Parts: sequence; structure tokens; C-alpha cells
Amino acid sequence: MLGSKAWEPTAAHKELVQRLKDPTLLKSQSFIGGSWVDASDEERIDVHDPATGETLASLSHCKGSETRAAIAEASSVFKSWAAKTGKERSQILRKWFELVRDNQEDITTLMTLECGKPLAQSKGEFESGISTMEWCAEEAKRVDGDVICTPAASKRFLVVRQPVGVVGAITPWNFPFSMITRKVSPALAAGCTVVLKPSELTPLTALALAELADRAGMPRGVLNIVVGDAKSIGDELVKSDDVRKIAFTGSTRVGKLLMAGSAATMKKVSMELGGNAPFIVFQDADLAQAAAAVTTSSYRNAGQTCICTNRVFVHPPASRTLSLMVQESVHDDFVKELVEAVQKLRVGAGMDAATTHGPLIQHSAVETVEAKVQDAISKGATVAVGGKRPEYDASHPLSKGSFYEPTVLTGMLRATIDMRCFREEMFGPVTPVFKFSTDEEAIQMANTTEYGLAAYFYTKDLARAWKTAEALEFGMVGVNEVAITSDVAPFGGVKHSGQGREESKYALDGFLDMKTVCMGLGY
Ligand SMILES: NC(=O)c1ccc[n+]([C@@H]2O[C@H](COP(=O)([O-])OP(=O)(O)OC[C@H]3O[C@@H](n4cnc5c(N)ncnc54)[C@H](O)[C@@H]3O)[C@@H](O)[C@H]2O)c1
Ligand SMILES: O=CCCC(=O)O
Repeated sequence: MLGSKAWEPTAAHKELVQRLKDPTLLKSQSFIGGSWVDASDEERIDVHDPATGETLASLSHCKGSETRAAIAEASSVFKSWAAKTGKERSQILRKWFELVRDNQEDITTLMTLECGKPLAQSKGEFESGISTMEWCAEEAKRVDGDVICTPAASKRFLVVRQPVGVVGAITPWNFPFSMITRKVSPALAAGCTVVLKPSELTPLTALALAELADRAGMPRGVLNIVVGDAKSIGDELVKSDDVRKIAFTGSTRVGKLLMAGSAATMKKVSMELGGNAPFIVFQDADLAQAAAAVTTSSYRNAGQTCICTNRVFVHPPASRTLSLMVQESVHDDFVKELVEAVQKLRVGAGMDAATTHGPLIQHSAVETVEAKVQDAISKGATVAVGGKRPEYDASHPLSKGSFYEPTVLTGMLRATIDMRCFREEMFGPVTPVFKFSTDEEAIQMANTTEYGLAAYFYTKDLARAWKTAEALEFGMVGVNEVAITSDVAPFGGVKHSGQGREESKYALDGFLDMKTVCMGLGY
């Protein structure tokens, strides 16, 4: 949110400074060419704590000219960074990883305060992010090429892999740490230089990372962070011919804009976009495990995770036959287990150790969730639990927070797939439960979405597991498992959920070009 030109530190800001072991990690400027710089105009951007609505910090608000400066810095040092040996880059990245690891407490505090997620979840994200940093620091030493068997005795073919150039990285607010490490670490390991635009809602974590990169001895200009106006910064990154790759995580809408814009300069793109994850509970599933898994997956980060369970399908629908009536209880038993688990979630501020469920990122997100829930109710859904904002009186410290209660919607028939909660990414703490009658129908309903990021199902039948995993049109499938994220496994989607993969042994591939060298032997 744009703030006033004059910034008077708030009580929340002073409290944050007190909380940090190293308050110099709290920055209010952008990091360009190894220096902390103010924007050329005086406009500021305020960062809020979504649990209280209080202003945590006010930052200089950059636009096009600062972005051009950052691109120029990244371009000017690209050749020297690329020319370092993998081992030299690895040593700097390793040092950065160590400094970040040593500052876990401060970084997770910043993450929780600016994005709202419970501290335990910030720690989980932190573990995921530093694993990526460590992995990529190691991989910097392994940017190998290839020798191809030749069809002609007089020549040899080799493949060398070279960094693509300057990378424009654009990241969202819901994972203010790990979405950065997933792009910046492999890009730097591959020998690229980076201009990063973090979300204007959660820039503090990103800026702390820049400070630690500087302390780690990252050469000036190799990593630049520009905070400010999304469109101006994005437009500069996209139109610049010096930027050779856009690495984006965010909404499908913005991803498509960036991809279309990148065509003019024929940039590489990697797009980690929205999801609409189905979760199928087959009749042979362990219901208690499935209900616990839906609770974990659907309400993680208050439902604001790209791989959150968005639609649950439970076998079977109402039937008059005795055998199916017995099976009908699978649905009812599952809903009972789920509702009981959801009732145990504790809504509150992320810094409170008892909290399992934090606020949404801002009030407009709560309004969008409310509209989707109302849409479902108007089409026949029943609220089994939640379905509203928590009722805090005006004197309550969280009364200005952007909270929505964890919600389960039931009573959904196949006829209700026109509901917004079926078609759209909810990005809030709401789980709609639908019924299905055959495996084919469940798979078909699961695939009835333009998205294709993550999908989950629970079954004990091996044949059904193989068949379903192969039939689901998603980039990642969890079978009797929802914790599918790992630094060792490729992460990414198909269809409108994007292209390219982050993490794993493939992490650096998107930041490298292949060059074929054909060597004539002269005979
Ligand atoms: N697939 C994944 O790995 C993954 C991971 C996390 C989040 N997401 C998706 O991200 C979305 C939530 O994040 P969000 O609300 O921050 O998304 P968003 O698309 O609104 O914003 C993402 C980033 O793009 C920037 N941006 C916005 N408009 C821009 C423009 N015109 N030009 C350049 N940059 C622009 C924002 O400032 C932010 O930094 C959800 O759809 C979620 O599923 C996907
Ligand atoms: O929202 C996207 C990131 C999810 C994850 O890392 O598990």
C-alpha cells in the first residue's frame, strides 16, 4: 500500500526492531549494484502486519529508472560472474547459505510478521528455502556438458552449458523466502546475475537476504533487489533485451502477461503459476489419514499455497442399494473427521505459539473468499464449519486483522461444478467436499480445470494408485501423501499452472543455454 511521503516509525516498527537480534537486517531501501539506494521520487510503500493491520515498515518505492539501473549493474558484472569457476561461485553461495541459516530467527520473524503465517510454518518454509540454497551451492560445481557419439570420423560433437545472462526474478507474497531461493540460488549457481522484484506486500525478507548476500562477499551487481511499483518494474524487466530470462512465481493472469511480453525479446521464461488441486478420497482410503491430510494441505498458510487442496472428492454419492448405502457412510464419516480436525485449528497472530491458522494477506483477500463462499451457498452448498470472519470486538488486538475462519463446505453435487470454488483457485481457508460414484468420474472431475499444478489422492489399492497417478493431468501428484515439496524433487505444473521446473537436479537447467560445439579434426 502506498504510504505518505513523511514516515514516522510506528509502534509496530519499533517493536519489530526490538524483536530482531540483528536489527540491521531490517531495510527500507532497494539493493542495486551493491548499494542501498532510495527511489528517485519520494513516494513510499508501507508494509503491514496482516494480523493487526499495523504498519511494520515504510520503504522507498522504486519504478522504471531504478529497475534500469539494476539491469545495467547486473549486465555489467555478468561476464565476470559467469567466468568464475563453479567452485568459486559455490564458495560464495555456501557462505550466503551459512549466514542465512545463522539468522533463522530474525528471518522467520520477518516472514511471519509481513505475511501472517504461523511461526512454525515460517520455520518449515525456511528449512525448505535453505535446503535449496545449500543444494544449489553444491550444484554450481556440477554444470557439466556432454560429449556426443559422432556419426562422422572426422569430427566430434560436444555440448557446453552456459548461463543465459541476466535473470529478472519476480516473486509472490505467500512464500516470501522460498520462492526467492528457488529462483535466485539456481540462477546464481549457473552463473547468471539477477534483478529480483519481490512482492511489495512482503519485501522485508527479501531485503534481509540481500544484506546477507552482501556480507557473504557476493560481488556488487550480481544480486539486485528492486522494491516498488509492480507494473513499472515488470515492464522494464520484460522489455529489456539485456534480461534473458524471466523467472516468475505468481498468478496465472500476471504470468500470461509476462510471457506474452517476453516474446518480443525472445526471453526464456519459467512460470510457476496458480493451482486448483483436487484431493480424491477413494472408498478404500484410510479416512482418518485422509481427513488429517486434507486439513494439513487445505489450510496450510491459511489456504494461500499454490498446492493447497482446493477441491475434495469423496466416494460415493447417495444410492438406494444396500451395499452402496453402506459405502455412503464413507462420505459422511470423512466429513465428520474433517470437521472435527478443522475445529481444532487455532486462529490467531502468527507470532503466537498457539496459532495454527493465521490471517489472509489483506482485507481484499478476505472479501474474495467471502464472495466465493456466498456463491457456493447460493448454489446449494452447506457450511459445515466456519463460513465467516472471526468476531473480535473493536478492542481486541486482532480486530483489524484480515482473518477468515477455516471452513468446510458440503452438500455439493456434481451439478454444482459451476461454483467458483470448483473452477477457481480459492486462496483462502475453505474446503469444498464433492461426491463421486466411479473412479473415472473422480478423475474426470479432478481434471476439469484449466490448472495443473498439484493433485492428491488416498487409496490402498496399488492398481488404482498407478492408474490414477497416470491419469491426473497435473505436474505433481501426492499418493497417500500431501507433503510433496522437497529440494530433491522437481516442482512445477502443466496447463495454465505454468512451465519449467524448480528444485532438484534439474534446478539449474532453466538458467543454462546449451551450446553445440562441432570440432573438425582436419582429416
Ligand atoms: N506454482 C507455484 O510454485 C506458486 C507458488 C506460490 C504462489 N503461486 C501463485 O501465486 C499467486 C499468489 O501470489 P500473488 O498474489 O503475489 O500473485 P501476483 O501474480 O499478483 O503477484 C506475483 C508477483 O508479480 C508481481 N506483479 C503483479 N503485477 C505485475 C505486472 N504487471 N508485471 C510484473 N510483475 C507484476 C507482484 O508484485 C508480485 O511480485 C497464486 O495464484 C498462487 O497459486 C504459485
Ligand atoms: O505456494 C507455493 C509453494 C508451496 C511449497 O513450497 O510447498
